[in-house]
Amino acid sequence: MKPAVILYKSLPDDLRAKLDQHFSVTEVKDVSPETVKQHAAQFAAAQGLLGSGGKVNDELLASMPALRACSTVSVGYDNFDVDALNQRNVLLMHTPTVLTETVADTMMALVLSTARRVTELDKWVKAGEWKKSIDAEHFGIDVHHKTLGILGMGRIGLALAQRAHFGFGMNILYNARRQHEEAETRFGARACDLETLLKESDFVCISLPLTAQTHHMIGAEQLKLMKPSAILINAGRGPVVDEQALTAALKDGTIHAAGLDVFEVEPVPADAEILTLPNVVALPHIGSATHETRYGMARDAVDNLIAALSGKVEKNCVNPQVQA
Ligand SMILES: NC(=O)C1=CN([C@@H]2O[C@H](COP(=O)(O)OP(=O)(O)OC[C@H]3O[C@@H](n4cnc5c(N)ncnc54)[C@H](OP(=O)(O)O)[C@@H]3O)[C@@H](O)[C@H]2O)C=CC1
Ligand SMILES: O=CC(=O)O
Repeated sequence: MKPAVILYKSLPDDLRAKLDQHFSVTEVKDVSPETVKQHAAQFAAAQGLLGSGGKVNDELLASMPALRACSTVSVGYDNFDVDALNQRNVLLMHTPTVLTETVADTMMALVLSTARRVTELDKWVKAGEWKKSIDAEHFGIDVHHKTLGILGMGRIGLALAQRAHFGFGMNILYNARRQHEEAETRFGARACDLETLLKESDFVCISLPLTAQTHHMIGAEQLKLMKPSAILINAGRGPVVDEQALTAALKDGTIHAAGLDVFEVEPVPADAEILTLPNVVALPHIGSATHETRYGMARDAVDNLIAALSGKVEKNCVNPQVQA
C-alpha cells in the first residue's frame, strides 16, 4: 500500500502525477485546525505532509501520529516547530539552493527601485504629472560604488554580494555568525559587527532567517545607527525588523527609504501606515516567485518527500539526525 500524505499546496500537473505515483494523496486547502477537523482520519493516517504556509506546531503534530516527514516548498522553515518535530522523529525537508539566485535578483531589484525611486516615479508619470523636465526634487541616489551591508551571508547573501560587487562595483560588508571566506576572497567582503555594518552601509540588506535570535534584530536603536541617506532592504522575514520602528524612522528621516518583500503580518494589512509612505517599495513576498524557480521548488519538495519516506535522504534536510 502506498504511504498516505497530506498535500496543502497545489502542484503543477506533472508533479502532482509524480506524487500520486508514490503516495495516496489527500489535497486540502491548508493545515488550519478547521481543516484538520474536517479531514481528521486522513491527517491521522498521513506519513507525509507537503506544502507551504501555515503553522506546523505541537497541536497539528498531535493530530498526525503517523507522520514521518514534512516537506516545505520554501527554504525558510520558521513555520515549523523543529523541536517538536525532533521529539517525534519527524524529518523536515526544505528547498534551499534552487531559489537562491532568484531571491538575490529580487533584492537587487529592491536596491535599484528604492534608490532610483522607480515605483514612485512610475506612478507620477502615469498620473500625468510629467509636464516638464524633472528637477532635483525627483532625483534618486547612486547605487554603483556604494557600500552594501548584508545581514546573513548565507546562500542568498552570497548571491547578492556577487551581483553587487561584480555588477555595481560595490563595497561589501557582512554580518553573520561565522566567517565566510568565499565572500571575502571572491567579493572582497569585510566581516563586521552589526553596529559597524549599520553605521557604514548605504544599503542594509537582510537575508536572515527568522529565529528567536533574529526577531526584531533591527529596531529603533539600530535604525538610529544608520546613515540618514541609507536604505533598508528586507527579503528575509518581516519580524526581523520592528515594523512600527521602521515606519517611524522612514517618516522622520532617520533613514532614507526601504524596500520590503516581507512584513510582520502577511498579507500586510491594506491600511498599514507603512504602505502610505512614498519612500517605501512594497512587494508581496515574491522573492522566489518566477515560473522557473517556483516550479523548481515544487519539484524539489516532491523529490524531498519521496527521498524522506523511502529512507534515502541525501540533501535538503533540516534535521537529518532524526533518521537514526
Ligand atoms: N523573500 C523571500 O521570498 C524569501 C526569503 N527567504 C529568507 O531568506 C533566509 C535565508 O535563506 P538562505 O540564504 O538560503 O539561508 P542560509 O541558511 O544559507 O543563510 C542564512 C544566513 O543567516 C545567518 N544568520 C542566522 N542567524 C543569525 C544570527 N542570529 N546573527 C547573524 N547571522 C545569522 C547565517 O549565519 P552563518 O552563516 O554564520 O550561519 C547565514 O549566513 C531564509 O531563511 C528565508 O527566511 C528565502 C527565500 C525567499
Ligand atoms: O520565503 C520563502 C522561502 O522560501 O523561505
